[in-house]
Amino acid sequence: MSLIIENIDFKYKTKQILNKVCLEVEPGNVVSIIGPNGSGKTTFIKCINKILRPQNGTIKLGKKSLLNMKQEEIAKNIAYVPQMTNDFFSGKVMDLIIMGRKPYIKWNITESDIDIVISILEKMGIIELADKNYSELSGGQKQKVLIARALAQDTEIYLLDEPISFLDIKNQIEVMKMAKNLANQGKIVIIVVHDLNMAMRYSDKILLLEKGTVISTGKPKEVLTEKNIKKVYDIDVDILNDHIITT
Ligand SMILES: Nc1ncnc2c1ncn2[C@@H]1O[C@H](COP(=O)(O)OP(=O)(O)OP(=O)(O)O)[C@@H](O)[C@H]1O
Repeated sequence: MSLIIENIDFKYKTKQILNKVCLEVEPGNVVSIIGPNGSGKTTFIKCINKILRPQNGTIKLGKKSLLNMKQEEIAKNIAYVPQMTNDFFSGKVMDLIIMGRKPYIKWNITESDIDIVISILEKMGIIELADKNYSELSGGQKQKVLIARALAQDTEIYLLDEPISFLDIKNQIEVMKMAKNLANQGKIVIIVVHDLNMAMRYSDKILLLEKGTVISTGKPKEVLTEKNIKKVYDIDVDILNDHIITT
């Protein structure tokens, strides 16, 4: 199912944050949302998930209006990894990830739910964290656990808000490859990233925001130009063999 977002406006009280933001994503694509701090990336992701309700605009998942869906239906279609903030969960990692299965659990957690979670933890190389307290993990471990919870949700769309910000370089690459892998299975993955080189390398499409307005959207090479980077970030760069080098 394609995701078609048209003319999203969002304001907090009187402060306009997003202005007519549009984005079209086909299944099988990784889209990176980039832009300076405060440009509206998280706000946009939260609108896609209906955590925030835009004042104007439409979001369509296939033929259905996402803004008319109930949260339970949205949770079956969209998994969301929030930007890491303060600890919000004091239980065990296993219990947190099982929560990702919530849209599917009718009465009780089944063996199959537990098997799904264990297999995700094994694939992500974090099975040893299952019995640990979430609040006692490192930032990077927490980030991987939140991604595992999203995978447990088994949805068509994944919204990842800065999923690699606390990860070492090996884990950063693993998460970006995992995003690509999900896309190869026909999913839609939308990622907020600050690392422009990661965005260049792993995205099929990039949306560049500045002050809530789309400056450019398209293939990585079309969006990440020296001119656009200068305009939005006010830095000089050279782009050599698809690598952005600050000068
Ligand atoms: N709850 C809120 N109430 C009022 N203003 C808010 C609220 N949350 C965010 N904002 C404002 O909305 C603007 C966009 O914030 P947002 O978090 O979407 O930006 P961002 O691009 O994700 O930033 P960053 O890269 O720093 O994470 C900022 O000016 C921010 O101060």
